[in-house]
Amino acid sequence: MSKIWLNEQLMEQQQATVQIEDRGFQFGDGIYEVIKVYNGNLFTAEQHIDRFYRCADELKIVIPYTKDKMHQMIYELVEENELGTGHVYMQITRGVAPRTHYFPGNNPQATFVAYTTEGARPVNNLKNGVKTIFQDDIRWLRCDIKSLNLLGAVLAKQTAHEQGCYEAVLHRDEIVTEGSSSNVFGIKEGVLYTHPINNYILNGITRMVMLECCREIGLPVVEEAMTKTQFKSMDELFLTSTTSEVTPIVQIDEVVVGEGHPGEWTRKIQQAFEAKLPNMLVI
Ligand SMILES: Cc1ncc(COP(=O)(O)O)c(CN[C@@H]2CONC2=O)c1O
Repeated sequence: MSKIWLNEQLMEQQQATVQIEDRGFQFGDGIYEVIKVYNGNLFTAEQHIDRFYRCADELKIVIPYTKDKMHQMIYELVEENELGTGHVYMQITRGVAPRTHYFPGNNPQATFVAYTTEGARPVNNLKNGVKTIFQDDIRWLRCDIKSLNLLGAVLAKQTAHEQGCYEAVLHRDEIVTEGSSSNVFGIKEGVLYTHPINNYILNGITRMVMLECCREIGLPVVEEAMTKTQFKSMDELFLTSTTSEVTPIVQIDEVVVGEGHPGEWTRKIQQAFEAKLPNMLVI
């Protein structure tokens, strides 16, 4: 059985208990990260841990470990569970206190949980692309914080799932922001477009790595939001996330993208991205 971290205790998952007045459980008062592991190697762990601490600061949640200790705990978990390829899920909440909306006065110890999940790379999606639908972006206005408050994303993703689609592409008043759990990108006449970094989207780690790939392959980037109409008229579309890597989008609502299969630039980005993965066999 694989182990999990509950605070500073490494234990069997079935031994772990969460208090009913944990503020993560009652308010979603916490943050999370998902870190990919390839062949036992953490990928971009530093960047994920940096974002974890930044988001905790934004919410005034005190993480009781240094970044180095956090990295060591995540590394130890991967080793203990002999994780090959998959991911680490980690979260921290404001801790346990009698239920009040305002922060508990006694500064309870934050509740930290981390566990691993085995999972192969999404090779079929990477190769063939995925279908997506538009959905209103009904989330709060601090989407730059990777909060446990995910209902807006959950409802959008559920609608996509019910329609046999992989992702919901969110928009506010016709301006495309991001996917329910991904960043989205369009390529038109050899230029890549994507929503700029601000409070309306999460600054994805995969987005950062992918933009480095664009620089390497000479693809110009314009960080400018697309309208829904522009998004539908792109030559190529794709999304990025820790678990999705660089996944082509071949359909948005009823519109088939390009010729209905992943585009040339997307393939070049995938190849450049894959070259960065720790000792991976190229698929
Ligand atoms: C709203 C949102 N935007 C963008 C991203 C992409 O960010 P990363 O490139 O840093 O992953 C995510 C990732 N969500 C994680 C990734 O996998 N599963 C999740 O819930 C996300 O939830």
